[in-house]
Amino acid sequence: MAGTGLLALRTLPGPSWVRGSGPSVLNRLRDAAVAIHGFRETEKSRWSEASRAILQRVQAAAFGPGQTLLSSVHVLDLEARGYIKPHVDSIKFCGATIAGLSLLSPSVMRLVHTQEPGEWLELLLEPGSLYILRGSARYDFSHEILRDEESFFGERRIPRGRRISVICRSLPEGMGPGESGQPPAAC
Ligand SMILES: O=C(O)CCC(=O)C(=O)O
Ligand SMILES: [Fe+2]
Repeated sequence: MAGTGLLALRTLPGPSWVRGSGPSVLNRLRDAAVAIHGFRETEKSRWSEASRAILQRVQAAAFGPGQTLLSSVHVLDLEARGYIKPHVDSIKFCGATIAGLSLLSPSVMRLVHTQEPGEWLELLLEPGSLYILRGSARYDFSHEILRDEESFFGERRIPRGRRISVICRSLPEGMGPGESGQPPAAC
């Protein structure tokens, strides 16, 4: 995403941040009660024009023309000591594609096959990079962001600082955009 003017990714006033350690109120996006440590997060649907241009590039790169996106974009701010434990995003609330733009600190995302734990891979998420989870990576592998003490990419130490991710998700098949904002009563 070089040359996209990422510094322009500024948000307009909107919903307030949810801050915490442990399960998040945005956990409807993830299966199980996923522990995230040292974070704040929010969902945003209003962006500046410059930010919208960046998000449109992300969406053009990651999503097919037939895919509808969740109406809000998820912004997750992990402090230097923050981390995300392994999980698979909820199939009830999130469709076939998850695309995340990483900002500020580099980090390592580990994917582990949910049935074959010996099958795993790690992604080095450089600031300004975009990862796309779809197909088997989306459904058959858990993903996590390693804590600073475990943050290695192969032999290479990747010291963790504050990291912000901007995550776009498609809607589950058959769910209309109007239904995307509210979790069903069961959740
Ligand atoms: O920060 C990221 O890039 C991933 C966040 C994540 O896995 C989630 O919110 O479910
Ligand atoms: Fe996730």
